[in-house]
Amino acid sequence: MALAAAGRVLLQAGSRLGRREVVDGARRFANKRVEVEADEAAGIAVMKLKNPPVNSLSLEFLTEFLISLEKLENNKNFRGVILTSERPGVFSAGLDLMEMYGRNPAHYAEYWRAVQELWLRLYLSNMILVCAINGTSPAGGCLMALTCDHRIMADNPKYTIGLNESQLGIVAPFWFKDNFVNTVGYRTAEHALQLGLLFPPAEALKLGIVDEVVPEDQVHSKAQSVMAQWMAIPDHSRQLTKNMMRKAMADNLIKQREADIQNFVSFISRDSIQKSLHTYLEKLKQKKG
Ligand SMILES: CCCCCCCCCC/C=C/CC(=O)SCCNC(=O)CCNC(=O)[C@H](O)C(C)(C)COP(=O)(O)OP(=O)(O)OC[C@H]1O[C@@H](n2cnc3c(N)ncnc32)[C@H](O)[C@@H]1OP(=O)(O)O
Repeated sequence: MALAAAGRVLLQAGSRLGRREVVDGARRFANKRVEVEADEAAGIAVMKLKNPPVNSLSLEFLTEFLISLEKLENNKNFRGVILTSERPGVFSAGLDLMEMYGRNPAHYAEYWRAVQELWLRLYLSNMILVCAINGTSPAGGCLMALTCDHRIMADNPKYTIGLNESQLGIVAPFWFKDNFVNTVGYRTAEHALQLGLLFPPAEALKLGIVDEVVPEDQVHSKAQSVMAQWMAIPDHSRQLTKNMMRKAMADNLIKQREADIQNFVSFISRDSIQKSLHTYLEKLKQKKG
């Protein structure tokens, strides 16, 4: 119920944005920040993140992404989604720092609800989610990948993935942490989260953050072949199994969703946290100069 209500709010927000859908022969639809190549006959869609320059998860991006995902969820012909970046090199730079810096509490609350919604929708999706990680994927970008059923990363040592929040002076919330612990195990998570480590593909593979590392030009073909394997499993048994594995963790967030929003708002509003974000943003700018 809570999920459905939040979804409606996002859909309303989406229509307020007034984006015109572009339909190309019923096989492709796009809003400004997400491109969907939908092969209805095959039951597979490729969702490309397209929020330049670095696919940060801004409120507008989250809204558009959730609307696109809901369209696919509502069409029973779609059984699988491949998530990838339209801009190879960066899968996603994670949460948009500008949504968490210098805004007011109401904005922080609205933003955090949308971040929660993204995680819940992806984590509990009945569809098969395969992540084709064709670039760097820190923090919220890594979290998106962690919600998927299978992760394939491009073998480029320049790319990294992980939860680096502590390096920014912020803390990965409990549900980021739980998702990570369930993927890599407690000790690895404890170590990596405290240090805010980002891992190149080979290390990410060793730790189980990703399931496969393949040459960069094969990420998409690999994602398609993995998808074909998963599609061969009957939906009902796969979905019931997925739900059995994931429901408890998602319920844990659902039951304390409002408290989690309040925690986020009071944490992110602190002067000391705003100062840390300011310093980090300055560092990102200086890197350029
Ligand atoms: C106990 C209490 C518990 C309370 C719970 C509270 C919990 C709070 C937790 C909040 C969780 C946050 C999770 C996150 O996702 S935080 C975001 C983490 N992301 C990063 O650290 C990535 C930062 N970016 C980079 O490292 C690089 O940009 C890149 C992704 C490696 C790409 O490098 P590239 O050289 O291609 O590009 P630039 O660095 O030049 O960036 C281009 C412009 O984009 C801006 N940028 C980059 N990342 C972000 C971002 N995440 N949000 C907003 N904007 C971003 C960058 O500043 C450049 O802008 P400019 O052109 O205007 O200078």
